[in-house]
Amino acid sequence: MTETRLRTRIHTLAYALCILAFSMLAYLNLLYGFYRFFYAALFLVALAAGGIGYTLWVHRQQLSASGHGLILGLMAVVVLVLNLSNPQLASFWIFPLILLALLLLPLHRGLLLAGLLILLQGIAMLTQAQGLLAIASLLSALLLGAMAAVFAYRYHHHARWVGELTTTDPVTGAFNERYFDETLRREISRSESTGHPLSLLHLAIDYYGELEALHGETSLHPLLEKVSDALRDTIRAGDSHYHLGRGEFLLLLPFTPEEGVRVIAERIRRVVAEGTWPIVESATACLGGVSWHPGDQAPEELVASASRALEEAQRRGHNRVYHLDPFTSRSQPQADGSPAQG
Ligand SMILES: Nc1nc2c(ncn2[C@@H]2O[C@H](COP(=O)(O)OP(=O)(O)OP(=O)(O)O)[C@@H](O)[C@H]2O)c(=O)[nH]1
Repeated sequence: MTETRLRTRIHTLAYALCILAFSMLAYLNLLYGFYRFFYAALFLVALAAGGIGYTLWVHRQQLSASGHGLILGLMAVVVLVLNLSNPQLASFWIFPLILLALLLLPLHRGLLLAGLLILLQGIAMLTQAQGLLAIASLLSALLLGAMAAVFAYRYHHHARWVGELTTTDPVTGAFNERYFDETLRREISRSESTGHPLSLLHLAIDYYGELEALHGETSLHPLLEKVSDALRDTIRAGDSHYHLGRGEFLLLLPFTPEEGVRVIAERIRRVVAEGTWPIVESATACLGGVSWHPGDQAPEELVASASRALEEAQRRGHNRVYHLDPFTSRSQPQADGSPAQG
């Protein structure tokens, strides 16, 4: 089940439980003739029912949907007003709201609202000189709030961790190949609409196969991690890097023309060549670069072209940068079949 679906279900269930709780309160208050409380409970049932409708309506953006905050705010006002008039009857009406706040809202906003509710209810009860009742009810609310907060905290972090796992390579902390495909498509359509060029670099650590044979695959993880850190520190905000395995990385550089990709590729080559690295002490890398401009055809060939540029750089030796214009070289092949000079 996707995260969005799970959240939609949890939100719907939370509102449904609220409807059940406030319907029972409405029934009891009707039975004992507390008509103001009966109507207030009915109003809360209607708000919770509206919450279910809203949940289903915004099913794709549950966490960013601001309507839940509004619905909860209205409910909180009703419950606090009831507490001001008769704290004995209304003190526990706050409990479903605390649960709703922590289940429906983003963690920090849920905690804030739940804390605010408990505080305001405490003040309302103390102004009614309900000292003992206030303490008992606040302690119960705090206990419930703490339990719900622990659940919400764990859920929030688990969801973030799972989200990171689907986009990030655990060895290097760089993004993974699957996420690259997604980002490339997004960046290409952004380039098409803004008219800005987009460049791609394919980097391979020189002699990585030999290093792997010598040290073993897992022993080289610290090297990959440090190279990934160095790439992250070298590229600018908005650029991103992806680990492909076998000591290879892709770097996606939006808003970067051909002259620019040459500059950054050369800078990265120097960073690797001049750095001190775990396991191997010194290392070098080859980089192949390509640029894509809006109006160029076949953007999906960008990745294959970057790999061809890398192969050309490697063919010329190690510690090299080579830039390929995929569209020029395809339409005007050189006499010997080799691509244009980078
Ligand atoms: N995408 C990307 N391009 C870079 C980066 N560094 C340099 N470039 C490209 O290379 C060009 C020249 O960069 P620099 O030599 O650093 O000169 P600069 O005037 O300081 O570059 P900016 O102020 O970053 O535009 C830039 O305009 C970019 O196109 C980088 O980290 N990422």
